[in-house]
Amino acid sequence: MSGQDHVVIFDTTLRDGEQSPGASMTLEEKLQVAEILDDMGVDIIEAGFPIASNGDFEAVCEIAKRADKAVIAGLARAINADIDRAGDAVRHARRGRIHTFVSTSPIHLEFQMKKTEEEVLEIITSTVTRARNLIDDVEWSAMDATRTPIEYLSRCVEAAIRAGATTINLPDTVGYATPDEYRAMFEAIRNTVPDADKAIFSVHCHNDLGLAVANSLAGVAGGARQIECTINGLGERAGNAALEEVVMALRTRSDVLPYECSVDPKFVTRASKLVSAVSGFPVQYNKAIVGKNAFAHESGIHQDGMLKNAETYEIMRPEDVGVKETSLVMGKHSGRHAFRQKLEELGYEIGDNAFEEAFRRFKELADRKKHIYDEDIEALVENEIATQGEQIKVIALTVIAGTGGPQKAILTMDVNGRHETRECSGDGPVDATFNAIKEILPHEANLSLYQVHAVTEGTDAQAEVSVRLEQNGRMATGKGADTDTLVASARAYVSALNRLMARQNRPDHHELRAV
Ligand SMILES: CC(=O)SCCNC(=O)CCNC(=O)[C@H](O)C(C)(C)COP(=O)(O)OP(=O)(O)OC[C@H]1O[C@@H](n2cnc3c(N)ncnc32)[C@H](O)[C@@H]1OP(=O)(O)O
Ligand SMILES: CC(C)C(=O)C(=O)O
Repeated sequence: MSGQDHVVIFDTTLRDGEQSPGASMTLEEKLQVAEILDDMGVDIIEAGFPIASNGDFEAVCEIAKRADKAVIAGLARAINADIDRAGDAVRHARRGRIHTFVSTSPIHLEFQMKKTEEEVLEIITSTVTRARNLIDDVEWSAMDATRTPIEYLSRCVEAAIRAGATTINLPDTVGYATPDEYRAMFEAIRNTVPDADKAIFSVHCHNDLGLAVANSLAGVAGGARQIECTINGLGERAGNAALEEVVMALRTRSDVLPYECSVDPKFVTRASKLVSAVSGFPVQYNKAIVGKNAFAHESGIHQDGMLKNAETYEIMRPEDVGVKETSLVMGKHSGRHAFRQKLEELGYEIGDNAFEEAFRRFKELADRKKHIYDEDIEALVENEIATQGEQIKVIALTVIAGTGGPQKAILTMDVNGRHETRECSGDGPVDATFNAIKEILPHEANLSLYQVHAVTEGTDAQAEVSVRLEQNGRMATGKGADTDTLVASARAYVSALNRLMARQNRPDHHELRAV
């Protein structure tokens, strides 16, 4: 222990998280989630709302039986039957908790509960007492606390503590509070309620305004020492405070947040993937800590910084949250430093001119293609290496294709420094393209192989085309890669032709020359 104040992490993925429309989980799935929560060191797992259904009751019982370390909590309204059912479920745990709640705000009292303030105060006393008669660990929550007048909220908290509540949760049920307000609420309650120090105060924040984590930390600054949160921020409406964000904020900014918690953050990425899989809720790419892009860098300036010192652009180490490594994603914003590093990783050593040309073509490709994979770069560099020093090059190609016919190709090539353009038709766009090459560079070689394969997946994948030409017993194969199959085809053909010419231009062969 660090000597810093301990903040209890209370995970409610299996209760509030499961309340997200469409996120309900099977018993087996809940057991898997509970297992990882227990392994990662979450202090309390709210395993469900036992009165809600037999399935929920069973899940809470089963999780209670299996949990090794965590306290297992079951939720209950301020209704005797709910409390008894929750008590029945959590009694299977090594350490169980009944979490009972009632509304306190004027709007909830008038419309939802249809009760007066005095009636609710009596309900708090009787239900908390009932729960305490079943179990020692009782949490009481004031639903909609942040829209409750502070004087009345104090009376409610006082009643709950007097009846034996050991944890007092003051939720921002509708995600309405700002951090300053939320902190002030805790300070006010803790300063005015007699025996406030007999209970642990807890935050439970919803993310309707995107403030759930900020509010949770503000509540801790106001004296709360339990944070209720969920993996991936799953939860009712816009969700709850995300556990992984809370834990990493405490850890990364311990200079200004002097608290410790017992969660091992190395588990959060695995937990996030599991919860995403079982809930069917994908994690947004830019989600803090566990999003696909949380440790990925695409822009050249950042990649350059990362290569020089990771702390230039990363405040956490990916391995601390169970991510293998930072990824430098190659894309249109990447620069030469990252491109050179990528080539090294892929095992290429190329000269400065070839590097510049490969980098130019990479940028060109990245302008056209959303994702640049290693295979794309390999195809591009292989092509660059293979075509180095070639005398004949494809400069531009326009093809008119489709059902209307005839298919036409307008091709410009550089032939020994001279630009030549021809327009040809053909039996399909590839034929038209090859005919244009033949017009610019008449030759007798036969096409003996034409093969296309996609370098990667997706409709914007690069096509890699192989062309083999044969003339007078000599053979040459050329390759071309491009997101446009016809451009790749022209490049492959021209590359094969260059090679055939090189072979035939040796002293004993004069059949084929650039004219
Ligand atoms: C902020 C939160 O996340 S609170 C938790 C929300 N989670 C859920 O509701 C999920 C599980 N819920 C359920 O399965 C069902 O709502 C049940 C089983 C709990 C109750 O079902 P039903 O008895 O059919 O009631 P229904 O859900 O339609 O209405 C809720 C009732 O509970 C009352 N109620 C709501 N909160 C509380 C409370 N904390 N204490 C006492 N009564 C409450 C409402 O006033 C309403 O009572 P009424 O029937 O007298 O008008
Ligand atoms: C039951 C309580 C804690 C709740 O989920 C809320 O107020 O959001």
